[in-house]
Amino acid sequence: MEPPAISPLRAQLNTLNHAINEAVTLPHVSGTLAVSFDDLHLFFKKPEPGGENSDSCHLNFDTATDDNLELLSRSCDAATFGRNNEDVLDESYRKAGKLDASRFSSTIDIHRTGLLQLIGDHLCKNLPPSSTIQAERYKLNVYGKDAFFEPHKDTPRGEHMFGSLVVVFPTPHQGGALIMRDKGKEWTFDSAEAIKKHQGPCIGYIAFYSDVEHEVTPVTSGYRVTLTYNLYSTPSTTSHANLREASLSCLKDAFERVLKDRTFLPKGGYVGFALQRQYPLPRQGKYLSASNRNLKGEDAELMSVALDMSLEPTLYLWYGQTDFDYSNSYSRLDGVLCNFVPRDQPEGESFLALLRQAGGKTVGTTIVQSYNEELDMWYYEDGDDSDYYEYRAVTPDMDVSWVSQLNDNTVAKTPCIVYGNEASLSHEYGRLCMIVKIGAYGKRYGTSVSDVKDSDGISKEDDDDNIEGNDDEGDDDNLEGKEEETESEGDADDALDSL
Ligand SMILES: O=C(O)CCC(=O)C(=O)O
Ligand SMILES: [Fe+2]
Repeated sequence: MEPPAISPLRAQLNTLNHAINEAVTLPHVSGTLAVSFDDLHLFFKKPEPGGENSDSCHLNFDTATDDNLELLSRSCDAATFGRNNEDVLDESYRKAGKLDASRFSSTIDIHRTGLLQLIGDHLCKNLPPSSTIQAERYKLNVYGKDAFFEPHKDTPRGEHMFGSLVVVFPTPHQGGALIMRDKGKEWTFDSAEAIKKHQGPCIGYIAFYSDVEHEVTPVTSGYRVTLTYNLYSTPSTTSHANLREASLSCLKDAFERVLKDRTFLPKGGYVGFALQRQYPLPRQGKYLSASNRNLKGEDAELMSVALDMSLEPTLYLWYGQTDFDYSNSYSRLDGVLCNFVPRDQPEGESFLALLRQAGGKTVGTTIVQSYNEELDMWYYEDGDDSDYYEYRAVTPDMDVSWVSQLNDNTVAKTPCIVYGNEASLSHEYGRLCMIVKIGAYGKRYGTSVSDVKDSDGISKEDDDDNIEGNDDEGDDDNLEGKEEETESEGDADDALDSL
C-alpha cells in the first residue's frame, strides 16, 4: 500500500523538525592542553591505619614513577557510584580508586588555563558574553590495571550544572579511553594516545554535557589519573542570545518559511517541541527555573530563534496521559504541562488531576489529518479514528501541534534505575518541552509579544488562562519573576502545598 500523503500541517511541522536536527551540535569537546611543570604537582594524604595523622605525600605527574603512582593508588578509597538514591560499591560496575576533594591538593588552576573559555565556546554558545563558567573540583580518580567505569550519566548537582570536565594527567598508560554515547552516536577519546603525541607537559581534557552517557574502558597497563569537575554556568540577566549568526540562520530560515505560509495554523495556536537534552530539575514542589538561557546545544538555538522572533517560548514539564478511560467519555487529554515539579503521587489519587489542581494545563494534540489516496479517505495521524472534536467531553486547556513528540508516560524522571557517579542528591534529570505561541496569520512574525497577546486569533480564554510568557529576567524561582501572575502563583502554591 502506498504510504499515505502527509497533511500540509504535518509537512510544515516536519520542516521545523528537520531544521532542528540539522542544528545538532557536538555534546562534547576534548583534546590536550599544554601546561607548565608547576601545574602538575599533587599533594595527597597517605592513609594511616589510625586515620587523622596521615603523612602528606607529593608527586609531579610529569616525572612520577610507577612507585609514586602505586602509592597514590594505595592511598585511595574504592570508588562508589550512585544507583538510584544509594551510593554503591560494586566492582563489576566501577573499579577504580578515588580521593575526595578534602584528601588532596593539586596545583593546576583550571580557571587560569583558558580551558573554561574553550569549553564555553563549544558547549554554551548561547551564554551572553558577560556570563562565566565555574568548575567545581570534584574528585581525583586513579585507575590501575583492569580498572574501568561502566556507562552512566553524571548525577546533576544543581539546576545550573550543565556539564562535566575530566582532566587526565600525563602518566604513561594504555586503555582507559572515555566513550560517550548520545542519540545513537558514539565518540571515543583515547587520552593516553593523545597525551603520548603531545610534546612537553600537558593534560588531556574532555568536557561533555553531563546528561551524555559515558564510560571508561579498562586500563590495560600503567596508571590513569583523572581529576573531575562539575561545570556550572552563571544565570544571565542580560538579554538573550549570543549565538553565532551562521549556526542560527538555518533554523531561523525554516521558522520564517513556515510562519510566512498562510496555511500554517491560520488562526494561530501552540506549537510544541520536545527538548533534545535533559536538564536537572529543582526539587519537588519548586517552580522550574526561568533560566532558559542555560539550555544546551540545539535546545539553546531553538530558544534563541524563538525569542528572536518574539514567539513567547516557555518551558514546561510534560506529563503524558496514556491510560485513557474510554468507558467514561470520549475525552482525549494527551497530558498536562507543568511549570513546576510536582510532589510524588499520593497513593490512590489521580496524579493528572492533582497536576491540574496545582496549575498544570491540560493539553490535547491538534488533530493532524492525512489523506490516503488508495483508500480515498482522511484519517487521523495518531490512529484514533473517533472524531473526538465531536465527542470530547473534557475540553483541554489548549491544543498543541507537536513538532517533535515526548512519548514517555511520565517524563519528569530518568526512567528505571538511574546510574550516576553519585547517589542522587536534590536534583534529577528531567525532560522538558518548549511551547511556542504562534499568532494568527498576518500577525505573528515581527509583532511584539504584547501585540500577539491581544490580537493573535487565539481565544481570549486561552490568553488569560494558559501560557503566560516567561519573564526572561526572572530569577531562579521562576514565578517570583513573573509580575503579572501573582494570583495564579498563590493558587499554584496552595495547590502544591496540598500535594
Ligand atoms: O575518570 C574518568 O575519566 C571519568 C570519571 C567519571 O565519569 C565520573 O567520575 O563520573
Ligand atoms: Fe561520569
